[in-house]
Amino acid sequence: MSGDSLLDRALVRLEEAAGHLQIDQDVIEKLKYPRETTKTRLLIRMDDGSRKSFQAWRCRYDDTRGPTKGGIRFHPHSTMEEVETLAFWMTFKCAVMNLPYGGGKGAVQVDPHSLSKSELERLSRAYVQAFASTIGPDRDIPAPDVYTNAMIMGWMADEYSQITGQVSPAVITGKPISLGGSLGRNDATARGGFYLVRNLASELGLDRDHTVAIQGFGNAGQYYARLAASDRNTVIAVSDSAGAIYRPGGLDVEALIAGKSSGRRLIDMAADQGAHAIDAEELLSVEADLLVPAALEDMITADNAARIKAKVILELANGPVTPGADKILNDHGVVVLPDILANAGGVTVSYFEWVQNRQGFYWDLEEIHSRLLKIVEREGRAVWSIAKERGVSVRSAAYIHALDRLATAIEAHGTQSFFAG
Ligand SMILES: NC(=O)C1=CN([C@@H]2O[C@H](COP(=O)(O)OP(=O)(O)OC[C@H]3O[C@@H](n4cnc5c(N)ncnc54)[C@H](O)[C@@H]3O)[C@@H](O)[C@H]2O)C=CC1
Ligand SMILES: O=C(O)CCC(=O)C(=O)O
Repeated sequence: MSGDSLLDRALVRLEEAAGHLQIDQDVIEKLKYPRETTKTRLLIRMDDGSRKSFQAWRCRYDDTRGPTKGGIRFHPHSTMEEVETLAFWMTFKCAVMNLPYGGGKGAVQVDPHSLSKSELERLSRAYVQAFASTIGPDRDIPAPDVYTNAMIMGWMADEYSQITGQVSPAVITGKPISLGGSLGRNDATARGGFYLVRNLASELGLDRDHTVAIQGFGNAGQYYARLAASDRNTVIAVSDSAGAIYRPGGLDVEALIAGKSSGRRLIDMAADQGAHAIDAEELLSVEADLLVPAALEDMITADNAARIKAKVILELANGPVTPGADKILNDHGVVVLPDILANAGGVTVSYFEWVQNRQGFYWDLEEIHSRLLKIVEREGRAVWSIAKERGVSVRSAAYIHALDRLATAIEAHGTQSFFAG
C-alpha cells in the first residue's frame, strides 16, 4: 500500500494476511475498496430557532457475507475516511466471528455534548431520514458506537418505523429493551473481551489476580472494569477524555462508574479514590499486566509503544494500535489481542438482537451469555491455533481466519458479479 492514511494502514493487514493464503487477486482487489459510501449534510433546527448543519456518512463496505453491520459514531473529529476504515474493520470482525454479515459504519461530525436532548433527538432522526434507503433489516443494520447509545438507537428505530409505516425493530440493534433491544447488549463488547482473556489466560501468562489499566471509560471501558474487578483482577489505572488516574493498590470501580454517570470526570474523583491524577499518555506505561485501550484509534504508535510494560493488550477500541507500533510490541514480546476479535462481543450480541427481533421470541440473559461464550471461545481458539501453527501474531491470525471466510464467500458469488468486462 502506498499512502499512510488510516485506511491505507488498515489495508496493510489485508495484504499481510493475503500473503499467507492462496487467494485470487480479484478477491483482494474487491476488499480494497468500499462498496458504497453515502455522504450528506443534516440540517436541524436548534432550540433557539437557529439552523445548523452537520456532515454525516454511512458506508457499506462489503456485503458478500450478508447485510452490512456496524455502529454510528457521533464525534467532532469523524471523517469519511475514518468511517470507511471502521466499516472495513467491521467486514473482517463479522467474518472472524462467522456472523452472517458484511461490514458497515456511519458517523456524524458533531460534539453531541454541545447539544440539548431535543437537538440530539432531531439530529438522530435526521440521520435516519437521510439514510432511510441505505439502511434496512436485510441491507444495512446500524448500532451504537462512540458517543451514541441505546436512547439514540431507540429514536432512530422509531424514525425508521414512521418512514416505512411498519414496526421494524431489526433495522437497528443496541435499542432499549422496551423497544426490542436484547438483554446483555449493554456490556457485550467488554464481556466478549473478558471471555477471550479468561479463556486464553494461561497461554497469555495472566494470573487470576492480574492488574489492569484501561484507556477510555465509556461503554466498553466501564463494563470491562466492572467484569475484571468482579473476577478478582485489580484495576489500577483508568482514563477518559479529560485525563487519567492511577492507584497501584487498585481503584474502586463501582464508585468511578457511579461518579461518571452523574457527570463527573475521572480526574475529579482522584482524591476520593486516594489515586494520583496522571498524564493521559502515562496510563499506557503504568506497571499493569493487561492494558485495555477502549477509546479511539491510533493511541498506541511507534512513538510510545516501546514504553508499554503490559504483557498483553486487549483492543476493545477499534484500531488503537498502528502497524508501526505492532512491530515494536511484537519485538518486545507483548501479545496484542486484536480489535476484530477482542471487541467483537458487541456485534455478536447485536446479531442475537437481530435474530430475536426477526423471530419475535426473546432469550433470557443466561442464554445470551452462554451463546456469546461459545462463539468467543470457538473463534478465539481457532485464531490462537492459526497464530501458533503459522508462527504469526494474533492479529495476523485473525485476519487470515477472516479472509479465508471472505474469500470463500466472494468466490462462491462468482467474481464476474463484481468485475465488469
Ligand atoms: N459500544 C460498542 O458496542 C463498541 C465499541 N467499540 C469501540 O470501543 C471504543 C469505545 O467505544 P464506546 O465505549 O462505545 O464509546 P463511549 O462513547 O461509550 O466512550 C468513549 C470513552 O472514551 C473516552 N475518550 C475519548 N477520547 C479519549 C482519549 N483521547 N483518551 C482517553 N479516553 C478518551 C471518553 O471520555 C469516553 O469515556 C471505540 O473505539 C469503539 O469503536 C467496539 C466495538 C463495539
Ligand atoms: O453492534 C454492532 O452492530 C456494531 C458495533 C460496532 O460498531 C463495532 O463493533 O465496532
